[in-house]
Amino acid sequence: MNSWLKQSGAVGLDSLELADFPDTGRGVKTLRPFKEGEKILTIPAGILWTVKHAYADPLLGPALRSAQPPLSVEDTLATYILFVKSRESGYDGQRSHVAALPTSYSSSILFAEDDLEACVGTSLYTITKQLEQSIEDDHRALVVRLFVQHPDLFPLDKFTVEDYKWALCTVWSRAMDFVLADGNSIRLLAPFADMLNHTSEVKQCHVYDPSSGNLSVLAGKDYEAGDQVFINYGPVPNSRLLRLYGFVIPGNPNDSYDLVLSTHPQAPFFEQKQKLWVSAGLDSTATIPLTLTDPLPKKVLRYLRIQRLDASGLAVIARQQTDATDGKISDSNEVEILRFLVESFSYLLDSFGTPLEKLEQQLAEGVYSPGGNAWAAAHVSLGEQRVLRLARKRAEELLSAVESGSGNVRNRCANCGKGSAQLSLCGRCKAVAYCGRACQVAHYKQHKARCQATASKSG
Ligand SMILES: C[S@@+](CC[C@H](N)C(=O)[O-])C[C@H]1O[C@@H](n2cnc3c(N)ncnc32)[C@H](O)[C@@H]1O
Repeated sequence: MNSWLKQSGAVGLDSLELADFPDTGRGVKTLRPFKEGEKILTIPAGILWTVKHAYADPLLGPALRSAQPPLSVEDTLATYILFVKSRESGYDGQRSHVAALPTSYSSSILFAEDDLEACVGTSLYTITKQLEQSIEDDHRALVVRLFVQHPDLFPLDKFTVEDYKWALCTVWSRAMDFVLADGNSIRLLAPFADMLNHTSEVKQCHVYDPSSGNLSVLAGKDYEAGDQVFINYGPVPNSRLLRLYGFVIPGNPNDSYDLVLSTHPQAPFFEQKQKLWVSAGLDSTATIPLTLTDPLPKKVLRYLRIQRLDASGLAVIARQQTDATDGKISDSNEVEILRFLVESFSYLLDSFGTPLEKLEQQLAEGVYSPGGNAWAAAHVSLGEQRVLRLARKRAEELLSAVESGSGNVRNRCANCGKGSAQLSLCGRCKAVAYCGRACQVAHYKQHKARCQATASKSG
């Protein structure tokens, strides 16, 4: 591969070599010192794997153009790589790159069910299951739309669903994405630069020059000869790292939980609410990342404040400015959304296969073999549970602040909101009251998790 790279105009290879490192596996070692900011490597435009190059290929291009609708960027790159891999002659340089790629990956989509079990309840588990299905479907569609149409270019025994998964994992774990000044983006694979491992100790130091089309890597810090050179893949949570790159960072500060909020279009006042969501930078279905540093983002509260508005609330909002939902709309609306959040977070936490403390204990006791698939999946579960615990704590704090500021909630029915002299407290947690048995029964499903948590806290 190196002689092809040099002949094609790559710069910097004489100071670098591939080497194995204990924590990251194969990576790039520098043979001389570099100062932070110095250019280490340039891979010229002509040998990058891009959609444009796939379409410019004299054999592959016409076939790609015949596929309607056109392939996605990901499928184009995956097909391009498999196409080159399948060639028995020609494409020597590119084939030398493909030959240097890993033969197998450890993305969660390739996990055995037993390994994936360690992250039941996480977004990774759900997305991995969905992906397993959609990859099969996408592959079937590619066979029909493209592969069987050009059997001379795409021999089916080299374009199996297993080959397709391998090619997707190659793209996910090695492609670089850049947003250009015109707002468009480019996804590319750069031979040799794709051997650089990730660390959060450097800032982003891989650069795409739109005028030359070259990809360069700068030193993200000072290096001594013999050091591993790193780039930064971005502030990626473990769930994404494991799905796309097949590794995790224990105690990853970027861990997050993607909270999905949605409302049925037939819900009351949907159209009016839709307008309010849009003016708040949201939509009727919103996926909002909860993070360790911001476990309960304002957007979550804004979404729910709007979702729970009744006719009178909507009338009030209509008279106010557009950012009216940025703060509390009314005590009852705020209490309702915060209770919903506390209960929802408890419900989500209950759906994790192994609770946080037990998982921490299992990891400390070495139940999962370190570095293995189940171990990595367990770390994803830890991260998401930590975020959800923080989010629930924040919602509980906000709830008690509103409740203490708005009078005793035990003076109002937790289900219908009516104040009445004849309320009876929930016999178990004694934290909420009901105007009658019907309201208590109706509210039970929503109240159950909080009831258990409150009752166990008060002993
Ligand atoms: C762009 S490639 C880097 C080269 C790769 N190590 C190889 O041998 O081909 C990305 C892959 O490297 C590995 N990797 C990168 N950074 C890592 C890290 N900090 N810890 C563990 N593995 C890492 C993961 O397998 C990831 O999917």
